[in-house]
Amino acid sequence: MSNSNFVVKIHDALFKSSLVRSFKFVFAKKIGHLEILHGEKWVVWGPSKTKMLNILGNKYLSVPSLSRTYGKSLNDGSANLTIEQLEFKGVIPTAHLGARYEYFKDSFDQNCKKYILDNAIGSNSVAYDVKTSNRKINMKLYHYLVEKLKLTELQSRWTMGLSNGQMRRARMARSLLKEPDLLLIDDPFLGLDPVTSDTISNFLRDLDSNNNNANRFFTFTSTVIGLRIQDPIPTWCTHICYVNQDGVEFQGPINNFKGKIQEIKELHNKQLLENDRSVSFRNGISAKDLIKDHFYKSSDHKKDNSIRNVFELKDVGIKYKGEAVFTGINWKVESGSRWHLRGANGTGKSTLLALIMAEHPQSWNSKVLDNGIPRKVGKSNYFDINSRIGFASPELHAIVSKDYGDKLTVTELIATGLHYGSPNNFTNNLNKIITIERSRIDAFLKYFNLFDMKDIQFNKLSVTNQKLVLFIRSMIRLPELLLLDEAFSGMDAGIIRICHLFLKKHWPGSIITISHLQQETLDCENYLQLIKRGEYIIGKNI
Ligand SMILES: Nc1ncnc2c1ncn2[C@@H]1O[C@H](COP(=O)(O)OP(=O)(O)OP(=O)(O)O)[C@@H](O)[C@H]1O
Repeated sequence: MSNSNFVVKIHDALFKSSLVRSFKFVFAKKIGHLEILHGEKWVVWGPSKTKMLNILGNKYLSVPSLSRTYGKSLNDGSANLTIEQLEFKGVIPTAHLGARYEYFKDSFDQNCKKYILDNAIGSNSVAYDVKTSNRKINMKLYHYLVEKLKLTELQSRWTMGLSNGQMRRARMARSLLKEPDLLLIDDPFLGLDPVTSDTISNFLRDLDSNNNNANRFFTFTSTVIGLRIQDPIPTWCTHICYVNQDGVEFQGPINNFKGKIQEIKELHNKQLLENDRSVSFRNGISAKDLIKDHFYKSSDHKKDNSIRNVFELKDVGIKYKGEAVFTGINWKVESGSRWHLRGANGTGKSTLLALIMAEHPQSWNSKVLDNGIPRKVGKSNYFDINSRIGFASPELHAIVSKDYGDKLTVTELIATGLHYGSPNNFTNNLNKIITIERSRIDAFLKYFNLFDMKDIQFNKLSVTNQKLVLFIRSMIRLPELLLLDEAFSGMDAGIIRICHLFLKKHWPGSIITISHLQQETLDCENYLQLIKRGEYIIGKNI
């Protein structure tokens, strides 16, 4: 049965990224029949959700060619249906990690309003528009989006300076301003604090309500979100499409599948618990062997019984143009301690990590002590500070995907983590590393089930595996301090569990982790919660 009110229709279709014969189909199994109608709200759920969103978003070729068709736009009834597809794999890629915090902006930077309007042509490095495109912009809609997505106060901010959560909201506004007929968002709640997550969920729920209103000033129709098995499915989703490695397993009105959804969740939780048993020994590799050369395991360190602070902050603050992000922070991180750095989007968590890594211009300050030694220009240097630190974050992920992910294989990328003192250095050094380091890389790859993919280019991996590679890269020097900024967001639950158990049971070093979702948060004894400006709490998790 078919409906003329459809946005996209798929019938007996296979998909490919190229028509070249040797290219495999995206899913081995044909998609029988799937139809998304205007106004419906779908969740694409399961391990292959991203591939399915790409199919809906016209990123793959359909075989036969007419097995996927798009309907008419509700905007003007024309055949030019507009699709906007958003994925939050990373933030805006910058030239290097510290670029966000620099006073002299990257040449591509622009303010948040200009970014959302997205109609300037030419250079973004000047404050005025060289030329604007003739795309008609619905300013009433602009104001609606800015208010609903809580961007009002951020309009004049430089885009590059926006926090992850702020940037995600800005990207959503930019897409919606184009009044798409089909909005596809992969992991819409990734990296959002609980309050912002609710705001976005309610916003997506209400996207259509405006259409029933006599004063309607925009037309959006269908929304499709991609979620992992562990994510709660919003109650406003009207339809579900469950996709596993082979393809679509079931799809249709969500109420028809309540039992199946529950069954899949229960099986998934059972499989997670099975991982717990294998954490000490996986694929022939013992977890203890992976970290045996860590400094904290050495006799030198064991002899020195005095507990050292990996770093300490004494009354530290960061300000932009006189406006404080945070002030008066006093914080000691002892060797081997684990910290969850908490706080709503924009409270300064990433900025605090940038300060520890000396990426922030305001971090050259004797109120910051590394291993008890006050940091001073001329006395401390960036490379020595970072030689003790391992780091993974969405910014780093964005830089790698854009500039190195097509050039470096998994092994090569992990090896770049062995460069002395710079998380930013991605020069291929595989030929220069010593045998013991090479064996360590192989052992990590085996332990984390990536050995078969060791020679594949980074960008060819799934998001989960890309994150896993960056996580291994952060540990490969066996650093004293691991900074894991949303390092597990977007990963499948099974892999997160293995990483967490490894850290919890075996990693000897200090850890500071940032994450908003409970299932992505490593169990830590301590937390530092940023509230706003001068307010923060340090406490113990019971
Ligand atoms: N160059 C800058 N100028 C002005 N404000 C800035 C600049 N860089 C960052 N900010 C602001 O500093 C605040 C802290 O940003 P930060 O990225 O540290 O937040 P966060 O707590 O990590 O947020 P999220 O949870 O969204 O990742 C934000 O409000 C951000 O907009």
